[in-house]
Amino acid sequence: MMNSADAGRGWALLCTAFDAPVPDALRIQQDVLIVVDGGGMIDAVLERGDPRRAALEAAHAAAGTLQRLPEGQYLLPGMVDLHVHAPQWPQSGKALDVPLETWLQEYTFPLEARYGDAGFAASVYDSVVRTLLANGTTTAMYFGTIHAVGNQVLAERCLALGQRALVGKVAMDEPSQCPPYYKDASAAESIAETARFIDWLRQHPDNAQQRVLPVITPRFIPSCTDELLHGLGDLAGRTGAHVQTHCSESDWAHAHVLERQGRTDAHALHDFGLLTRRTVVAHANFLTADDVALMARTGASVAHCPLSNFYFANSVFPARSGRSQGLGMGLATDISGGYSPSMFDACRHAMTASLALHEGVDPALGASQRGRAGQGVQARIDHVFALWLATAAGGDALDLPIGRIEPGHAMDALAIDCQGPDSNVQIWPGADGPADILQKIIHHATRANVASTWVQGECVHRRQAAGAVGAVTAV
Ligand SMILES: Nc1nc2[nH]cnc2c(=O)[nH]1
Repeated sequence: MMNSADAGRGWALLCTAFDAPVPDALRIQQDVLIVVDGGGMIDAVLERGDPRRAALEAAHAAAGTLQRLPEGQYLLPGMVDLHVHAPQWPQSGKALDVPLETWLQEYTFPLEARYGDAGFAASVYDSVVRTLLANGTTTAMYFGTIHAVGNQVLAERCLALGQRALVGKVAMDEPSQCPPYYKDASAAESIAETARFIDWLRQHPDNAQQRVLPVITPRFIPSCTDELLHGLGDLAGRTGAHVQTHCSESDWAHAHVLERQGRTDAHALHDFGLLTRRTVVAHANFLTADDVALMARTGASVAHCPLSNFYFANSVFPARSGRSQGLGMGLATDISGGYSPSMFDACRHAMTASLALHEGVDPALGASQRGRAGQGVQARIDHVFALWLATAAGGDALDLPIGRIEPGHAMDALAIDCQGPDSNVQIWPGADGPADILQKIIHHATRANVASTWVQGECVHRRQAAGAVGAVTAV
């Protein structure tokens, strides 16, 4: 338990903090002292009237470990991006004009095949990790590629730059779906390489805190043989490692699995031993009611990818109804099926997608047929639900103590500066109260507003001062 003697270790922060510990409930902790212990965990969040506060504040001030967010800055929990394809970063923002199956074969597999080259991997992975940190993403769940060397580079970049991450060696061996130049040699080899990667990362000398965790990563059922899926399920049981995959994403992917397996993705994954409390399945738009109940029972979660769902998923993930049925979930960018590295953009896309699902979109249909509202079903989510999805829900999905500003959680957080020179967030004194400020942050914040990012109490990103803009010169 904390006492003032702890001021010699750790640090403390004076600030106003926003978080959403549960959906639809905004918590505003105004003018609090956040006490962070030497291990980077939040030890206490003390309000003004708390009798312990004065002594701790004074002790940290005396020790030089007291910080204060400047006027106009607010603390949020760090963003948790539950689904990122790190190797697809070079194609982010292009090649989105074809369906999923064509996009995979024509663009994505040729790009991912290059990550046996450590130099290429280092240049891309350094860029993607830095970009996500600068956008306020403190935890990312990454798909790597099939290559040992590339996956090691990605994990080591996360360790060196301080991002909390989960990194998976992609497993894919089904000859009819994987091109010969980008495919594991065999199911046995793929399972053995996944096991090697888990051991290597868990024992990495720079990973004593286990800030970077290994993930068992069958790409999706269409690209894996049953032998591989069985083997990876066994490995999940033996190692307790996290699992990630794609599930019932599009009409094509959903139908392909139904035809091949004679059961839905979720049931097949469960039968292979791949649906665990530490499983995150991306998309999951076409879950049946039975699938949702199964996932809720196992404690597996969905990575909601609202932007890429518009391109590839033929539908919108019904987050609100999933939540009401006890389905775990979080939010994701799905780079590069989604083009934006910003989880603030993902929040906005999640809200917009929910409006489309709620109201419907086709004006040729009558209001009662157009959307879920016409059937009396609530599908809409707001900015508080979106903040919960992007933070606390992601932490719960990963079974990690992150995503809330409260004791017992890691100090994974970001400072949002509403007064920066390039800010789209505009606060009007006298007109905007704290809840309005948070609403404006969720609707407007960009990378320009992310002043500082902390992971496990350590500052891992500080915004650069705005550089001089090159002047236009006469020629
Ligand atoms: N969005 C998306 N869906 C997939 N299904 C299988 N692989 C992928 C991928 O890389 N991105």
